[in-house]
Amino acid sequence: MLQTENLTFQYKKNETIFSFPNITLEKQEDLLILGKSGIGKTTLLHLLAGILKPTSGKITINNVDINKLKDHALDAFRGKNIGLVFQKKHAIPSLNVFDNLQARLYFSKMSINNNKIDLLLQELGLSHVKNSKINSLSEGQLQRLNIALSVIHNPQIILADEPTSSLDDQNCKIVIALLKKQAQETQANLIVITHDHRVKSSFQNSITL
Ligand SMILES: Nc1ncnc2c1ncn2[C@@H]1O[C@H](COP(=O)(O)OP(=O)(O)OP(=O)(O)O)[C@@H](O)[C@H]1O
Repeated sequence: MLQTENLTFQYKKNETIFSFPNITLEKQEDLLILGKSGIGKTTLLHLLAGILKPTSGKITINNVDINKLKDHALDAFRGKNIGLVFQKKHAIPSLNVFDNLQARLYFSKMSINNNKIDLLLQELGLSHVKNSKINSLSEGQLQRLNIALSVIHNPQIILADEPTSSLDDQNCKIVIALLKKQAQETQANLIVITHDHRVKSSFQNSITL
């Protein structure tokens, strides 16, 4: 469960103060965040992930006030409970696809389950590149690997920033279906930022900033 109250954020003094609507998501509820470019959608996602600290207001995830956690505890909380699907690359370039997923489980202090990794790679159409190095993957394959890396540890909150932006129609469907399936299986909240019209019909709840 996720709740925000009176959240504001300012990057620097004398710059824009972003003020966000309150969000309450019960277990397994999903949310689409819409709004024009520059309005603060990614900023909100970074606040929810604990990457940025709010200027004022409160974020509660599974009854934990995340901004009361010390840095180390927040890192551990994020590693265990949050899956981030961001546009920047997540993967470790010196490892192949499969080993990246093993490393992700290791860093989340989860038991390494090779069958789960294989199943996820299969669902995302990445089985044939499981032994490939990261720099040999296409943009679309990298995007799907980012998603695999974000959900392999069964996070309670999945935060996705434009997860389908570089995907063709078929892979767009696969990715949204996979994110929703993952969220359903683990009763997680799925929060997605998108400009992609193909995605909107898959979500019941949305807010426009
Ligand atoms: N690290 C930063 N320091 C200062 N300003 C920033 C920083 N990151 C973002 N901003 C500014 O904050 C505003 C909101 O950025 P944000 O990325 O949250 O918008 P967005 O709604 O996600 O936009 P888009 O849809 O284009 O990705 C922008 O004007 C941006 O330039």
